[in-house]
Amino acid sequence: MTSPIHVNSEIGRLKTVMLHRPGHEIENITPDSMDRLLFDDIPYLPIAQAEHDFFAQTLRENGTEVLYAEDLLAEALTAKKVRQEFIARQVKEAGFIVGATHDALIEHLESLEPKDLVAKIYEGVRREEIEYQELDLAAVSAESTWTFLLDPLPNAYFTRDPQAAIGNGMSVNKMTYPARQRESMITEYILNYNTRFASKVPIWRGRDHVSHIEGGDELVLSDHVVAIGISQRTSAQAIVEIAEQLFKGSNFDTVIAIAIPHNHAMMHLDTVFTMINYDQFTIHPAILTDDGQVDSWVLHPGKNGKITLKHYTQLVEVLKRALGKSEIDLIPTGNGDPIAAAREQWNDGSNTLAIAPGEVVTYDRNYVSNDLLRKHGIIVHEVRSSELSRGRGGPRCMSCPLVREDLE
Ligand SMILES: NC(=O)NCCC[C@H](N)C(=O)O
Repeated sequence: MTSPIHVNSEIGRLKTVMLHRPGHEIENITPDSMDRLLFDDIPYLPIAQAEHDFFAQTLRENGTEVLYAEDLLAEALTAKKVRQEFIARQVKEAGFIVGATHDALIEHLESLEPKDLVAKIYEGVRREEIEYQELDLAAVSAESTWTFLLDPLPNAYFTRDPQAAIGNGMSVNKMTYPARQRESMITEYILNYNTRFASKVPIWRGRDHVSHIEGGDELVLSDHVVAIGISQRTSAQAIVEIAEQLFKGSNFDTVIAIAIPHNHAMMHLDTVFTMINYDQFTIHPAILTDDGQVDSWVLHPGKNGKITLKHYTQLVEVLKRALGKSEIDLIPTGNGDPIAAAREQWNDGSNTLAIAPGEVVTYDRNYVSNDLLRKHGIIVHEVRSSELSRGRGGPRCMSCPLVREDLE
């Protein structure tokens, strides 16, 4: 069976991508909840949607088929039995296992048609929306002042993170923070029940794990090399687990684990480092020491299913060897100026989405980094970014490539 997933690089011409158009979940962020929901501000929804539509249109105009996760999920949930199972699991992962609130939530969600159900899963369910048949102590004594029983999923427009296409398979991710964990269940149902994907996609690692990993840390550098960030969101243990599966079941024979600072501004590898051409990368200078060093470990398959491991500190040398290049051009965010670099990295100036070798989509606000990319010969398509950037993710974070053309 041919897989509908085909991603053997970060830069091959982008043929199919999965997005999520931000919806009312964005309006369900409040000052009290934004920290927990991983936002630094509350985007203005109509503008965020217009910016997102512009992003999608930019991709279409450059030959990319745009699929929306919400449509794929609604289609996957056509059968009542699948819908019921999905609802039960969403409610359970939101913390309701038995009792009056559990029953009332299930009843409410089961009354919705697939499209409305999907919108509700993203936007969350408020306490006052559900009707109790009978009350129990947990329901009447609920101390919580928090309005939502089922939290909104405002980070869902960052479709990069809940999963990652690698080769012809997927990493379906156990995400780090509760605010995002239910997102990868959406991926699981799309892959299991949407006819475009069902039974056709190998899963390198599913979400039923203790250790966590997110797609922003997973970069497919070539048809046999993956780079993965050891970050706030991805643990070394998860990297070893996925490396074992890739080495066993695919052509990938090299995993480069790169250690980055564990903080909100640099939460994933792709917020500080992206591949944009055969031998060109963006990089936030703050992840390197003054002499260009960063801790990285190269993993290869060893004997008897074991993994071999070697430590390096010169990233350029590691990349040259893994990609068979004599030179690597690392293009610094904000042209290396400490103020411009910090400002533009905060607004995802390093987070470029390659749509072909040497051709990227970036946020318009990062003009210092964009000018520098052009000086290095890169074609840059700028997209609007005043509201989308408030969620701390850029064009790479907002896109999950499903098919890329192979490189020559
Ligand atoms: N790959 C990425 O860096 N994605 C950005 C995710 C931003 C979101 N607010 C989060 O904290 O998960």
